[in-house]
Amino acid sequence: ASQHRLWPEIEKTVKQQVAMARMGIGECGSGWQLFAEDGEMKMYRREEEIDGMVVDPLKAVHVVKGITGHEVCHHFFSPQYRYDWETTLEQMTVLETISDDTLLFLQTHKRIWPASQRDVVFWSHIRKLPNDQDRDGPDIWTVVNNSTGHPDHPANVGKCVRIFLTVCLLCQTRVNPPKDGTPLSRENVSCKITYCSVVNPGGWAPASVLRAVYKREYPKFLKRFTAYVTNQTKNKPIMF
Ligand SMILES: CC(C)(C)c1cc(CCc2ccccn2)cc(-c2ccc(S(=O)(=O)CCO)cc2)c1
Repeated sequence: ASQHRLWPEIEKTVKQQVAMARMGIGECGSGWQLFAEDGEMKMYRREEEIDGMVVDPLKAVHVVKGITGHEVCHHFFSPQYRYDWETTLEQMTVLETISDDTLLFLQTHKRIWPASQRDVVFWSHIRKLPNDQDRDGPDIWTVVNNSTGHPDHPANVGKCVRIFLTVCLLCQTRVNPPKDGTPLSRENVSCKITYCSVVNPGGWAPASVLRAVYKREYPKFLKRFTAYVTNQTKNKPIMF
C-alpha cells in the first residue's frame, strides 16, 4: 500500500487523528459540551460551522466490558458486518482494495427527513499501534475513515448530496488478569473506546435540524455498534 497515491494522505491523517483522539477532552481545546451520557458513554460536541454549514466535531468516550480493541476495530473496519450495525446504510460498495488494511468505500445512506439522500466516498484504514504508555500492555487499535474524491464518482452529480467526513475510532484494551491464575476470560478484558468524528453533511440543511439529528443519531450509533460487537464475540475466543 505504501506506493499507492493515497498513502501519504493516509499516513498524515492517521497520525493526526490518533494524536487528537488520545488527548483528553480538556486538552482538546475549549468549547466541548457534554450532550449525551449513558452509563460509561460520554458524548461531547463543539458547535462549529463552515460556510454556514453545521460541522459540529464530536468526541465520544466509552468503556465496554468483555471485548477488546482489536475486536471493536475489526467489526468497524470490515465491510461484511456493516449492514448489521450501520442502520442508516442503504448501499455500500468497496471501490478499491488498496491493501488488506486499507479499503476505498462508496456508501449511500437512507434519506432522513427532511434532508435529501446522502452519499460518501472515503478511504478506511485499520492499524495496530504500539502502546507507548504501557510497554507490556496490550496494543492500541484504530480505524480512520476519511473522505476522498474518486474519478468515477464525482460529488453531487446524481440524486445524492455528498457528505464529507473524518472519523477516528481509537480502542485501548485493558486486561485484569484473574487472581487465581485461571485462564483469561472475557470477564478479565474491557475496551476504552474514543470515537471522534467531523461530518460535513454537504448541501443545505437547517442547522437546527442537523443538530437534532446528530444529537439523536450518535448516541444510538455507539450503543448499537458496541452491543453488536459484544453479541458477535461473546462465544468466540478473545481476539487481542
Ligand atoms: C449523523 C450524521 C452526522 C448526520 C451523519 C449523516 C449521514 C448521512 C445519513 C444520515 C444518517 C443519520 C441522519 C441523517 N442522515 C452519515 C453519517 C456517517 C456516515 C458514515 C460514517 S463512517 O464512520 O464511515 C461508518 C461507516 O458507515 C459515519 C457517519 C453521519
